[in-house]
Amino acid sequence: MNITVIGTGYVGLVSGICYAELGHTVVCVDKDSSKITALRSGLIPIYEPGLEELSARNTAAGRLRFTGDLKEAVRGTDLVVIAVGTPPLPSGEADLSYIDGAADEIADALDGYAIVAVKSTVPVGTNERVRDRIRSRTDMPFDSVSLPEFLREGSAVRDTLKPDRIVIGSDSRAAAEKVAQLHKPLTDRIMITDIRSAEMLKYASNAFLATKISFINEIANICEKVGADVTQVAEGMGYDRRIGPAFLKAGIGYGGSCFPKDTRALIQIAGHVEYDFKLLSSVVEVNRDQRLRMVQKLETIFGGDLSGKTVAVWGLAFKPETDDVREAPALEIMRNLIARGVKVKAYDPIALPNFRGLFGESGVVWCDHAMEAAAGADALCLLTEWEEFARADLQQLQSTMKQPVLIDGRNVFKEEDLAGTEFVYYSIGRPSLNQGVREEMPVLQF
Ligand SMILES: NC(=O)c1ccc[n+]([C@@H]2O[C@H](COP(=O)([O-])OP(=O)(O)OC[C@H]3O[C@@H](n4cnc5c(N)ncnc54)[C@H](O)[C@@H]3O)[C@@H](O)[C@H]2O)c1
Ligand SMILES: O=c1ccn([C@@H]2O[C@H](COP(=O)(O)OP(=O)(O)O[C@H]3O[C@H](CO)[C@@H](O)[C@H](O)[C@H]3O)[C@@H](O)[C@H]2O)c(=O)[nH]1
Repeated sequence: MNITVIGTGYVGLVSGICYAELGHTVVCVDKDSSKITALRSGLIPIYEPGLEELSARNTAAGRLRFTGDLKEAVRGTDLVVIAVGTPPLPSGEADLSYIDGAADEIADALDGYAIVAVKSTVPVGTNERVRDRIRSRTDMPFDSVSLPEFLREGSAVRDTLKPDRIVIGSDSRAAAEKVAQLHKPLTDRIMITDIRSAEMLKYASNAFLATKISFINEIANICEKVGADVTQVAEGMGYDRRIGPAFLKAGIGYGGSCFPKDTRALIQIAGHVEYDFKLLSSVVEVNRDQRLRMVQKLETIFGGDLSGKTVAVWGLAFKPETDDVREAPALEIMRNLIARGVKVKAYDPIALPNFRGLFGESGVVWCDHAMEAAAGADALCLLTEWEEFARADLQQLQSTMKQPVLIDGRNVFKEEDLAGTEFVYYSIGRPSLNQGVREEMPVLQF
């Protein structure tokens, strides 16, 4: 099949390269010329394990190329995949201007029948809007397909080559079948739905996963007050097959380019049909508060006043194995610390340049090594569970810090790791591990 992918962000790049890996001829298009220049010289603009090798192999085999010329890329193609961004507007609604722009350009470029599939996460009704837009500009025949994407950053290649399911929403059985054939080598679990259900299913999946996270974070907050351990609670819950163990890791809340944006967009989608999605509004609120609990923990330790303190931050990416910092919890936590007069020293193994670009200078000391950030600090906040941090020498860490205060926002360390250290240690929902500042467990009233 000849495939044209519009947009070389995470979704466009990973799916384009993976379609080439399946033996198809793929052209990836982006209007950001710096990305195309980088891609043409073999550089992958995102940090995604395994992607560079895959891209190099398929480019060398002549199955994959990159261009800024959408018209040329669409000419003679069988399938056009739209994978442009749908970032949030200030209202929380998805900004569809990139989708509209791509639809118009595709319409003007079509020179024969093609299937137009939308992989971007879009509100219900958007595929119909794309279809109408294209139809209003061209007489060329085409079919519309909603093809929601479920990959996770950091494991995007694996998720794409071994997906849990493929969802295809279309009102053309023939087009749906062609797209199903394309994905057959990846999985047997291919579901064909109507267009609106496919669009809704994507938001519902992200909203449900975000709900699991906010749920376990609230359980963690209660665990801290009643003297229970959330990791044991989550493990025991996860053995129940109806619940499952995934997405029950308590921490500082979810971030990234999808959950924060898509939960807010779904609340707006519901609002447009006069439905108040109360549960999801609470999920969003809990997530916002969860980030700030890091700052509150520091305030508890330092008696309320943080001004003049030096706090080291380990981990800036919204999760490990990515350099993506969109909606990373570290952004809000660091802004709060700085507003309280804290001097912040920050380190991340991969995401620091991106984070620095987004955060601005703001008096942060950016560090090249984890121990350099910790040197002389009154406290250390661990915000991303990079493997490097789990392997850190806590004795060395203690000796390099001014005060051994460790707030573990991702529950990376275990009791045995802390043995023999003098850390004032707080994590999330594990009060029995708290060291240094002993809090009396409340007498429980019945
Ligand atoms: N990032 C993820 O992990 C992920 C996973 C599943 C779904 N999604 C969804 O997929 C969509 C894309 O997300 P992303 O993170 O890959 O996006 P991104 O913002 O990282 O990249 C989008 C790219 O599209 C390009 N673009 C925009 N308009 C264009 C046009 N008319 N022609 C050519 N290029 C154009 C931009 O220059 C940019 O490089 C979003 O709707 C997102 O919600 C993202
Ligand atoms: O138990 C958990 C699991 C995740 N997280 C946090 O949740 C966020 C999102 O994590 P993850 O889902 O692994 O990353 P994404 O790459 O954002 O992927 C999500 O968003 C994508 C974009 O829509 C979807 O395609 C994926 O299916 C969906 O998992 C991160 O901040 C994680 O730290 C937790 O706090 N606890």
